[in-house]
Amino acid sequence: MTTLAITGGQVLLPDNTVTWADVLVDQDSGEILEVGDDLAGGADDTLDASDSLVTPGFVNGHCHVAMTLLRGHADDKPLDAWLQEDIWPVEAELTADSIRAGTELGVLEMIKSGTTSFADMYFFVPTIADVVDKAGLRARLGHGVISVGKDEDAVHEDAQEGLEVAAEIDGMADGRITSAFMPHSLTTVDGQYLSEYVPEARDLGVPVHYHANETEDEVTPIVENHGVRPLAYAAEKGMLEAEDFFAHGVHVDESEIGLLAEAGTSVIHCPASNMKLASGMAPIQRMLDAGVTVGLGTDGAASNNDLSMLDEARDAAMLGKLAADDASAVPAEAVVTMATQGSADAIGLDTGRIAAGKPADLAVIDLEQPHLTPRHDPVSHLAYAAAASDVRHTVCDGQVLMRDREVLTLDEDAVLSRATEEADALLARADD
Ligand SMILES: CSC[C@H]1O[C@@H](n2cnc3c(O)ncnc32)[C@H](O)[C@@H]1O
Ligand SMILES: [Zn+2]
Repeated sequence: MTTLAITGGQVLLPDNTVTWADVLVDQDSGEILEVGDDLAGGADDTLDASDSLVTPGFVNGHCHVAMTLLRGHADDKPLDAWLQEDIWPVEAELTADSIRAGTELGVLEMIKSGTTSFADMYFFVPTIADVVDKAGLRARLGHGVISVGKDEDAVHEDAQEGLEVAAEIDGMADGRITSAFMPHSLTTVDGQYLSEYVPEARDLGVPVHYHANETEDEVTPIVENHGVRPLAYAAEKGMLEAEDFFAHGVHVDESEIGLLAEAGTSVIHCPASNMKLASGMAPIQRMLDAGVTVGLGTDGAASNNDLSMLDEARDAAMLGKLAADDASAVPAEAVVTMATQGSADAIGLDTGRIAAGKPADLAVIDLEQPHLTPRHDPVSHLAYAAAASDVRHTVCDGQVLMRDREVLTLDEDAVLSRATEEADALLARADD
């Protein structure tokens, strides 16, 4: 057995208490062996965690990772105009090379900000899977299916690709990659296709992931055309199972929160994207009170504009208080839970908790910083004050992906220059 000991730090436990302990990892199985005192002796490798907090690796529950190429391309517009005028015309010019470069850039940013797993909906998914495999991360990936603007044959082809890709990549990278069927949203995929293909996803045994209740403009047509609110419509289409998860859930009423709690379907809250696109404020405290599983996601880098889960946690706490008009709503513990266990549970991973037998997906945060001094409450610091650049080490599946801020699985300079080159070429093609 090859072991790794993370030593001398404080450790964030699943109940959000913090204890001084070492963490011993079996690098062959990728699991945590023990959390306890003096575990360094005899370990094959060590990571220093003195003056640091060992946390579960963050779990980004909803992303479009290759959209890093579009970061800063189209800011300051609402969702519909942003997608139709700026994003979709450029995405029509994406190639496998641009996806590879954008994904490398995104996963580099994730590793540097302590994220060890994510869920992603996009195009050229086998290429994304290959990058995730090489970078050493864990991910649930799917091909985004859209029917608007397509003829019937093209939609069937798109949905088939969604199913085939899900079957092809599930279990890749020694199980670090899993999949889902990912219809884009309840308004951009016509109901006839949802009725046809969601049961096929069930037969395949993969969850369904989609965008829902993001803007008021998305709710109205569903109510007008189907006579029910979007999540009742999702239930009719078989998309509200316990393993399913959707992004946003901004405009949900009490009846829909009740449906979610009953069904066990999870919501991925994306506060930065919701603020930037002025989509609205999700009633997160009400969902938590009802027992809904809530995770956190960054959404793509073009609507955020970064992939830091520490930023997202802070945004979630701030926006949650404003939405509830209550400073005690969505407290520090809640957003730390959402960024770790909540997202992991939502996207169907066994990560997000530091305990013996759990996957060794970890981040080590340097607390020896002016903005993290004094250390009254490490959980408060995680939620409100820590930044991506405070992450010292990142470990996924027992492997060290970043040691003392040096990423070991990617060539950082090469990734930045390839991404710049591919982003410029992509925008030039779209301009032609
Ligand atoms: C079909 S692949 C995914 C698709 O989703 C687009 N997208 C990015 N951010 C959002 C968002 O907040 N709501 C809806 N759709 C979004 C992305 O650009 C891809 O086209
Ligand atoms: Zn999205």
